[in-house]
Amino acid sequence: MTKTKFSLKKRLHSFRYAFNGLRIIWREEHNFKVHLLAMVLTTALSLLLQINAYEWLAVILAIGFVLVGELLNTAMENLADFVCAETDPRIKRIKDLAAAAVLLSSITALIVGAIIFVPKLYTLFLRIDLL
Ligand SMILES: Nc1ncnc2c1ncn2[C@@H]1O[C@H](COP(=O)(O)OP(=O)(O)OP(=O)(O)O)[C@@H](O)[C@H]1O
Repeated sequence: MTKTKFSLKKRLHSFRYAFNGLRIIWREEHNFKVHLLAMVLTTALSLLLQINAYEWLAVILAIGFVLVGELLNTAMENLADFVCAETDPRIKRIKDLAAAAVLLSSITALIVGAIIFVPKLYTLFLRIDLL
């Protein structure tokens, strides 16, 4: 690997490219918007139920995990479409594997959410005599 001099300008450009990636996924991926909505609702519920610092850590990591999964899946789909515009079973495998990654990250986030929120919601509903 060739060594290049550190350049603050280049580092700042990297940020610009990364924000461009966020702009692309926001504009083009409906799934990303659904996940962002889930993130807003989860944050609102977390504030409402006053979860503790460790629970916040778990919630933030779970949300980040899903959003990063969605971004990598989209990058993979774009790359697959660029490499092969035709229908091909190998592209199907790649896209299905990437989609499985998003599914697993979402299931993980759901389990984290259930562990944190279900007991608190149960207690809350008991207190206001709904159960
Ligand atoms: N070029 C291809 N060759 C074979 N199968 C494909 C190809 N493109 C897509 N598929 C199959 O169709 C499925 C859906 O593909 P698509 O690119 O529409 O992904 P998607 O997950 O529905 O998109 P999005 O994430 O944008 O909602 C893939 O998971 C794959 O099984």
